Amino acid sequence: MKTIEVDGIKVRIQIWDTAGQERYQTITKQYYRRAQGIFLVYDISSEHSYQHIMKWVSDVDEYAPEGVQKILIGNKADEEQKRQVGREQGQQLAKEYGMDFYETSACTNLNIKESFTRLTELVLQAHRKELEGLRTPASNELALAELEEDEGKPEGPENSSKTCWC
Ligand SMILES: Nc1nc2c(ncn2[C@@H]2O[C@H](COP(=O)(O)OP(=O)(O)OP(=O)(O)O)[C@@H](O)[C@H]2O)c(=O)[nH]1
Repeated sequence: MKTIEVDGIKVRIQIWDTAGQERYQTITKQYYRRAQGIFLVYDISSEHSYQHIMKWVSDVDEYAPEGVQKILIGNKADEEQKRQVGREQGQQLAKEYGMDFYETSACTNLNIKESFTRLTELVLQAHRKELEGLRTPASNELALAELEEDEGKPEGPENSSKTCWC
């Protein structure tokens, strides 16, 4: 659990670091089901890990809920001398999948806060849209307040006329 502030709102996020190895795949897939945001992480010093991203994306598409937010991460950006994956390759792949992209380093803290903040922002945005879609014009809250006020009151012209909120 971690609390971060996005647009002045304090958001408590639960973070799961799933195992990368093939033998843990069955367990890993269980985590996808309730995820709202996912980082797909490769290691910039490993071309193999970059190639593996396509497999992760197809797993996420298959097992994660629709509308899950994804960000591509090229980690170990501090390992410049061992770099096997160019920054442009990361950007290109992210573009293909319609994801944001960051190169990060857990060692130097590069873009760690930024990428978590961005993913949280995307999740919040996605859920705001959902909530707005459920809300009727002129606000459900007003309608509910009026129903409560009316409880116990006799039916009369002043009460029965309150059906229009425009
Ligand atoms: N130089 C450098 N090393 C890193 C960075 N992030 C992780 N490491 C090192 O990479 C190794 C693997 O890190 P983990 O956090 O275990 O990686 P993981 O992807 O969770 O591993 P699995 O769950 O086993 O797939 C460790 O030795 C870390 O110290 C980074 O940003 N830079």
